[in-house]
Amino acid sequence: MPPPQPLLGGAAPAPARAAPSFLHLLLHTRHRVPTARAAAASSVPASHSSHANDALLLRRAADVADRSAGLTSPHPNFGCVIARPQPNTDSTDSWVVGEGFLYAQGTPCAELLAAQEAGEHACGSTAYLNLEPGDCFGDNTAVGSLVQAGITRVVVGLRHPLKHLRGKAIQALRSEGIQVDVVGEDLQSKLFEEALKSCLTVNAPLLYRAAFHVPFSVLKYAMTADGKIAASSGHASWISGKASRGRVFELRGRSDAVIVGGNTVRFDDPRLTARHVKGHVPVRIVMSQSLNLPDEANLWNVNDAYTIVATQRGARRDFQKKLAMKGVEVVEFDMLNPRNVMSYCYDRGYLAVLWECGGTLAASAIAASVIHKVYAFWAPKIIGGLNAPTPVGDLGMNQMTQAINLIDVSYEQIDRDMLMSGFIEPIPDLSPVIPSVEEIPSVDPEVSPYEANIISFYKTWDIFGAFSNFSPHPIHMPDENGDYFTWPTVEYYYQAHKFVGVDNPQARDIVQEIKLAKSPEEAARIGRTRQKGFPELR
Ligand SMILES: NC(=O)C1=CN([C@@H]2O[C@H](COP(=O)(O)OP(=O)(O)OC[C@H]3O[C@@H](n4cnc5c(N)ncnc54)[C@H](OP(=O)(O)O)[C@@H]3O)[C@@H](O)[C@H]2O)C=CC1
Ligand SMILES: Nc1c(N[C@@H]2O[C@H](COP(=O)(O)O)[C@@H](O)[C@H]2O)[nH]c(=O)[nH]c1=O
Repeated sequence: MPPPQPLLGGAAPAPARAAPSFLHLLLHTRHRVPTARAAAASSVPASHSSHANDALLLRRAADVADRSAGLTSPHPNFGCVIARPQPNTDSTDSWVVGEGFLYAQGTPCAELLAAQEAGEHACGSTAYLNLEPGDCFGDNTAVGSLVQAGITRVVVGLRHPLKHLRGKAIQALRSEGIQVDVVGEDLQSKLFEEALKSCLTVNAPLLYRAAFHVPFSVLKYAMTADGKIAASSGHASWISGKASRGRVFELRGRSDAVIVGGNTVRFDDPRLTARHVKGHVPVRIVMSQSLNLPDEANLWNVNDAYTIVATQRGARRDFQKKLAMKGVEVVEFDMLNPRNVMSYCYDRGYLAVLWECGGTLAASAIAASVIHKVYAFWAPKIIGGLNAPTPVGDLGMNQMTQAINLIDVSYEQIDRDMLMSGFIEPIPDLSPVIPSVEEIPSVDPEVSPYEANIISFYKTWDIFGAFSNFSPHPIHMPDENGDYFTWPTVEYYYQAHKFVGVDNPQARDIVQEIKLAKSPEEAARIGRTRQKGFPELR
């Protein structure tokens, strides 16, 4: 166990912005009526420094949770920080004795990892959680780990966004005699604004998906100092520097899919992989109405990553067949547009989508209101060119007063480039998905926060379908030989394991068949039909 690290004390810096933000909207709609618990808590005023300390540690839990981004999808990003007062001092600053984040689906939860790292120091300490734990495996490990470790207080940033889990872990902890303070309910102070914002941001894709039934969409582009994304010829490599492009790999690694338009394929022949970073590789999606795409392209190499071409129904069927022969999935739409493609991505269970298209498709996506956040890399270069492409094509606006505002803007220098990121206004009010206890009946009359309702998410297009076995998220789990294998979805793993350990040579062949199935639905079909031939499996 490493020696405890000192945590920098003092109040968190005041937020450097004036406009009402994402967070303000949330706070103002979410906590209109103070809860009974909050009223009781506020009668015993906590000191400014203890609030500042809590806020700082909660923010740290969100930062720790961020390390699981791209690895846990479609599960939330969870982080846990365990801290206690510094020994033998009067200081109000805390010592961090353990930290953990959910590394991937099926691995030990953040709370268990943090408690293990803290060891005996966990006893009597406070645990900071960016999000109320869920209970994916029905074994209550998160709550159990904190209880067993002797944690006496838990600070929670957000209640769980999913109805059937909301409030469950909080109640379980309280019933074990642990003091649980939920930000905005038991802890109300301006000092928590930045911490709560971090907790929201680290799970923005899940919150958006649960609230609006669309994947969280980010538009990213690299432009010159004179606002061009390519030369007039269409040549664009490279505008931003190496370090910025490394950040793009990171953004890809956090996304379930990366989208480009037909022209970007024709001009750039991109790969759209998350190179240089380990972990999740997103699906590549090309939107092309004409399907007038090259016969050979990097995106058609599906050994790098899976590729889907979204096109207009009936477009170049001969070319569709060629793509299918290469392993590229072609999906026909009656009306190919960003909104329909986003509904489709939602149905496939995607949480986060990165748009890396040119200005033509970017304008369509913005006009269709499917973009939620923008990442603009700005490089100190001038290329000129009256017709050189710009990041966003025509939006039909002719007055600057019509401009779309970015809010909650951040600026970061990356080597010689500048990265500006911000949310597109209006930021939706997320309160319906994360209401406080008193608000729950008005949002969802049939659900009490302390009663688990059974929810159904069999297919990826069902509500909460991102959690289904069919959701296109691979898992790394043992195969029939006990070797770790990447199963394309949980359904593959589940069906194959019906036959693992069955004393019949045919069973091994069926496992191979399931591994090679083209879709989770096919894996399910094979598993269900073939099990009928095995009396012991019926
Ligand atoms: N610096 C940067 O960050 C980037 C630069 N670029 C550069 O941008 C240039 C290409 O820009 P651009 O032409 O805008 O490319 P896009 O990526 O926006 O591609 C436009 C194409 O998308 C397809 N599309 C499908 N549905 C729609 C829809 N509803 N609305 C609009 N388009 C749709 C069409 O393909 P089809 O014609 O096949 O039917 C259309 O021609 C290149 O020079 C490239 O190098 C591109 C990406 C990022
Ligand atoms: N030119 C340009 C970008 N262009 C984007 O990156 C894609 C190429 O990705 P890949 O083939 O994986 O390297 C390209 O098609 C376009 O979407 N991105 C940037 O960060 N900086 C740049 O200067």
